[in-house]
Amino acid sequence: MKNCGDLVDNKSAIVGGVGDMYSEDSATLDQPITPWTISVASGYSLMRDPRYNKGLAFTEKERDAHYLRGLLPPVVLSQELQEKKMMNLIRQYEVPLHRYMAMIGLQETNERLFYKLLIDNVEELLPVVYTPTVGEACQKYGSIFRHSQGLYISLKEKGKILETLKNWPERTVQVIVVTDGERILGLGDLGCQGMGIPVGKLALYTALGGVRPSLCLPITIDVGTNNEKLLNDEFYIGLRQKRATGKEYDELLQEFMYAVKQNYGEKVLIQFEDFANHNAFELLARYSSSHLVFNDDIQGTAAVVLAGLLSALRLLGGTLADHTFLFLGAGEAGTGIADLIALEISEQNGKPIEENRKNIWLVDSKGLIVSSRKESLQDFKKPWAHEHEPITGLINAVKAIKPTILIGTSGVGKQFTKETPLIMALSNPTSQAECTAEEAYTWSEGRAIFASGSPFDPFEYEGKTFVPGQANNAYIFPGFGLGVIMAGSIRVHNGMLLAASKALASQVTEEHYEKGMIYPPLTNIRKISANIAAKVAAKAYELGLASHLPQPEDLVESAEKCMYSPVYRSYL
Ligand SMILES: NC(=O)C1=CN([C@@H]2O[C@H](COP(=O)(O)OP(=O)(O)OC[C@H]3O[C@@H](n4cnc5c(N)ncnc54)[C@H](OP(=O)(O)O)[C@@H]3O)[C@@H](O)[C@H]2O)C=CC1
Ligand SMILES: CC(=O)C(=O)O
Ligand SMILES: [Mg+2]
Repeated sequence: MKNCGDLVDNKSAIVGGVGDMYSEDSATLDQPITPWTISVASGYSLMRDPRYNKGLAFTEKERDAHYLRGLLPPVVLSQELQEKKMMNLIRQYEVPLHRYMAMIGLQETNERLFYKLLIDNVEELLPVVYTPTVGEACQKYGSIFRHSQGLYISLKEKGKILETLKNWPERTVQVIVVTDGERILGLGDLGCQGMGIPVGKLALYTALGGVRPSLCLPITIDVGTNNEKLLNDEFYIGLRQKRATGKEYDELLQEFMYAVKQNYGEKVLIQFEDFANHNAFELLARYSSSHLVFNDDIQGTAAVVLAGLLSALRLLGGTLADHTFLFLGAGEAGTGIADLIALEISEQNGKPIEENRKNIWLVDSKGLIVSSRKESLQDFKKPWAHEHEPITGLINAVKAIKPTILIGTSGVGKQFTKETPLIMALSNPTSQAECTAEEAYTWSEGRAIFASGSPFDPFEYEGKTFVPGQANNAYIFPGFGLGVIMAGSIRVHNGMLLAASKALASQVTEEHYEKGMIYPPLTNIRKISANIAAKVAAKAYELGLASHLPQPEDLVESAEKCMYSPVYRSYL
């Protein structure tokens, strides 16, 4: 294959491709020439450039060669010592938001050190840069705002979106994560302050999936907010107006989608994130035949939950078709997961998907979704309107449906009060989880398998320690995206989602099962992502969607070679 590798140690020479003047980066698959069109900073500006800054790790020779002498104190530290020092510092902050701010501060000053910390301490730092803390950060984004990250496209940019995209310093972009801030985790409409989500998701693309930071672009579309608290907040960073809807919204989104394609080409992956469901399903449907689009909340979540189910079945026995599913919440996550489960059952038993939907039930804020409600239901709920008398309330639905698998996707905390063999409380952040790990294990007297969207600590019940799984799309989208990029896939297909699910499930071992885990530990996430990427890419080749030909022989090896390494490069 063409070289898409990053160098893993700072002594290596460039492996093919086109290198930059610091021998730092070689060209990636989609990057046949170096994107550097501007001169490279030296001296003071080099130290102020987060992508190249090494702080006290600049060597004596580098200090001489790049006019840094005197600009740094005499000591030269290794990257490992810098990492140790930063981790010590971060651990001293007791308030999670302070840890978040320290991490963002590091990302803004020394990008490689930021990623080294995140990769080496993934279990500890994921809850800081991602859920749950990123939720609080978005709520307070205006107050803690220091340096701008990502690109803001507001109604003010209407008619000028292409020009706005050109202001972004990178000419080559492979992944865009975009939100309009209307459904940020389970915290609702946070308007422009939703930017924390694309920034956090893309940090995971790099740390967990190895997509290099320069190829990642976080975008927030600001069409206003209906959040009165934010509209009245003097530190709010967005447009101070109610949300634009209908034609005005659609036109802005259309201009955005076409400008992205024009500026970055056909193969930029556009990941929709935390849009409200009244826009999310439509955007995905509208652009999936013209753009490479992926909705993480609908599709990524579906793949991670299906993986958890496939892996749990090895513990519970039986097949998916033997189970009765009940979802609390029938939005993007709920119906997205339900759809993928039904699709997988159809692949397994060959029956039509409509038939296999019958064992899958969903409850929304008005009660069980049943056929008598069909007329008034949003389109994405209609396939789930089964014959049944109307039922309100989760408890009544549980009594009537008797689920063996209960999945919370309501965005509302503290909802589950019933024992079930497999419980997934997916809503984020932690405050919105439908139940806690302690509740799940205590109610079921240690029998339930439990997984949640945001992390819970291991819980000891009657002498046995249970490790809750983190059913979060973070397991899927970084590897999935890497697979799409590696193959140069031009579209996302459900078959690729199923492949990602199975790749994740296959990495759960007996040792994990003994601890009640249905997901592999996040400590191995880069290996997991490489395996997911390989299966996703293989599926893209099989489906004829891949454009990077010929297909590499060993896709896992290719994925690993593609991955960004945060180790400092030598600038000599
Ligand atoms: N773990 C993970 O990886 C992921 C977790 N999530 C989390 O899942 C949650 C939901 O996200 P998403 O599906 O996109 O949101 P949506 O807004 O699309 O869906 C929420 C659903 O919950 C229903 N609901 C709200 N309140 C209640 C209630 N009191 N009782 C019953 N149902 C209720 C809504 O009902 P109605 O339709 O009647 O309004 C709606 O069907 C969020 O907290 C999000 O953070 C999302 C994606 C990934
Ligand atoms: C995890 C995620 O994507 C969400 O909660 O929206
Ligand atoms: Mg999301």
